[in-house]
Amino acid sequence: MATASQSEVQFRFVVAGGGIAGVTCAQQLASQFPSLDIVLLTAAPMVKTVSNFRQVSKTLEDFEVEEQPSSVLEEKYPNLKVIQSAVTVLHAKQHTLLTENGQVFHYEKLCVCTGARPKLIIQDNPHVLGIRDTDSAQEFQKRLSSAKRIVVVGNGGIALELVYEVEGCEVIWAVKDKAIGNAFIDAGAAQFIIPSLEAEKPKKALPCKRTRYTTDKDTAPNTGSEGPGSALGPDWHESISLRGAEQVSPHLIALLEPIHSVLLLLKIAVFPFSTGVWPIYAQLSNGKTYGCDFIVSATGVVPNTEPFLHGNNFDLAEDHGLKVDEHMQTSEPDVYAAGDVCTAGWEPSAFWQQMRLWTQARQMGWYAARSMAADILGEAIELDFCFELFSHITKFFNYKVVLLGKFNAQGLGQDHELLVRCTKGLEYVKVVLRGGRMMGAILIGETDLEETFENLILNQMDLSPYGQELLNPNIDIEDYFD
Ligand SMILES: Cc1cc2nc3c(=O)[nH]c(=O)nc-3n(C[C@H](O)[C@H](O)[C@H](O)COP(=O)(O)OP(=O)(O)OC[C@H]3O[C@@H](n4cnc5c(N)ncnc54)[C@H](O)[C@@H]3O)c2cc1C
Ligand SMILES: NC(=O)C1=CN([C@@H]2O[C@H](COP(=O)(O)OP(=O)(O)OC[C@H]3O[C@@H](n4cnc5c(N)ncnc54)[C@H](OP(=O)(O)O)[C@@H]3O)[C@@H](O)[C@H]2O)C=CC1
Repeated sequence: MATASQSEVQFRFVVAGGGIAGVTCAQQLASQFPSLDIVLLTAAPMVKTVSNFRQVSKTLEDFEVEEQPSSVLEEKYPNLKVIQSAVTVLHAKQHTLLTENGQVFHYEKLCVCTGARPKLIIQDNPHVLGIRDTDSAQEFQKRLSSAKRIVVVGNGGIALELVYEVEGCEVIWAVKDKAIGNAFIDAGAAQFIIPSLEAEKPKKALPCKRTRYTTDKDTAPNTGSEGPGSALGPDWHESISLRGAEQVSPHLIALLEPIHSVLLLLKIAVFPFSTGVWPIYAQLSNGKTYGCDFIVSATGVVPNTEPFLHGNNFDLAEDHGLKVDEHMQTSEPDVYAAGDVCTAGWEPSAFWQQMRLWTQARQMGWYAARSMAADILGEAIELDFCFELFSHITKFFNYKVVLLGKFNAQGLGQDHELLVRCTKGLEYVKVVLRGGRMMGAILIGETDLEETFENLILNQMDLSPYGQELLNPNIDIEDYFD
């Protein structure tokens, strides 16, 4: 590091954002260049670290995530300096960044990993909440504890988790699609998991290979002003109580809750000022108006790009993400981006699509660091293998869910056929085929099929001779294709 002036410091590598993408990128750079100082600028006092990483199969990953004070990272990587101060301005041409505390950083290579924030249906309304980081989850928990009815809008990951996890409170679930969970599963899978909403929840979670999330907020240094934190992730709700105000005796709770209603939503109009007994009312396209304590807007995310745009020339994607090429490079020289803030702008493999997920944030952060290093060292680098096949392991309604490739026949139009095997309450297996070759799959329950199906998608074997037998439960498909 060389000091250029009293308040301007110079680094070869600067990473902005202390979530999974930024931390992974900074760690990789710090390991690869032990003699260089790497700086990680972040808005929040806590950073996200990956631990116990395990490559389950060629593309499926398993790891734990911890939210920790930045000092933990600095102890592990002596050449990594974490500075808690949000980036406020970027001058890409001059290769300089300005942070909230007035410091100017000159970089040779920058990686922007500033994540995303909830895309709320209504901005700046105290009764419309988004859930993103530890603080917003705690605010949600606090408000829920005295709530009798909430409206959840959206049909993706957060909504799927909330309608299942919330207890002691009536939940009106407003979706604009014909089936629940459209961002992750199909209508058949939705039918399969819906009975779990009414069923009594198991006391103990089903065993499931997936990412664990822990937070250690109590150990965070108290720095006063806290910027936006990193996104929550798997199991974020397990460490907090998601119980509403109806704290009655257990058998009464069973009778009262959860009265989950799924409504088709084409339009939502919210009356910002209460005229009745509820603080807010949501008018849905079924013509009915529902009063509630608050609305959770679980309606996707918007990339956090603002501090970087003014005065620069970034190509932005339709979803407002920083467009990156196959080296995670943006349209501004020497500026890379990874994780939720970016949008993949390269021609993707036939079995991969971007979804703003924890696993992709880690993969992109790691690969961006590799690309930055390759550029400095004058080496060639090819798109990493992890971008060959989309794979995601998660849990919905307490079922293990594995999504592979074009699991919802994304982009295949009519040119595909589906094979489905379903055993009520046990498993749901759907395979997407095109021209007899596997393009994607949804596996719900303990199917143990993920590795075999991953191979069948990657090797594009002609499966037409097997027809329906492919999903015959009496055939040990794993042995068959190994
Ligand atoms: C409730 C919830 C549940 C989820 N569950 C899952 C799941 O089960 N599985 C899964 O794969 N994914 C899940 N996700 C998605 C996953 O958490 C995100 O895709 C992932 O964490 C994105 O990582 P990131 O590093 O790109 O961004 P973030 O984690 O958002 O980190 C961004 C970082 O940038 C910092 N920052 C912001 N602005 C600035 C600035 N101007 N200057 C400096 N720093 C800045 C922030 O402080 C933060 O540290 C979930 C998300 C939510 C909200
Ligand atoms: N287990 C997991 O893997 C989890 C992952 N996540 C991730 O966290 C992030 C945030 O989650 P979430 O907010 O649920 O986002 P998602 O992108 O998962 O889902 C957003 C949902 O909201 C719908 N929607 C968007 N705009 C509106 C609107 N105006 N009115 C009604 N519905 C609307 C979308 O429908 P349409 O697509 O038709 O626009 C979609 O169904 C995502 O990146 C998600 O992938 C979150 C929780 C769990």
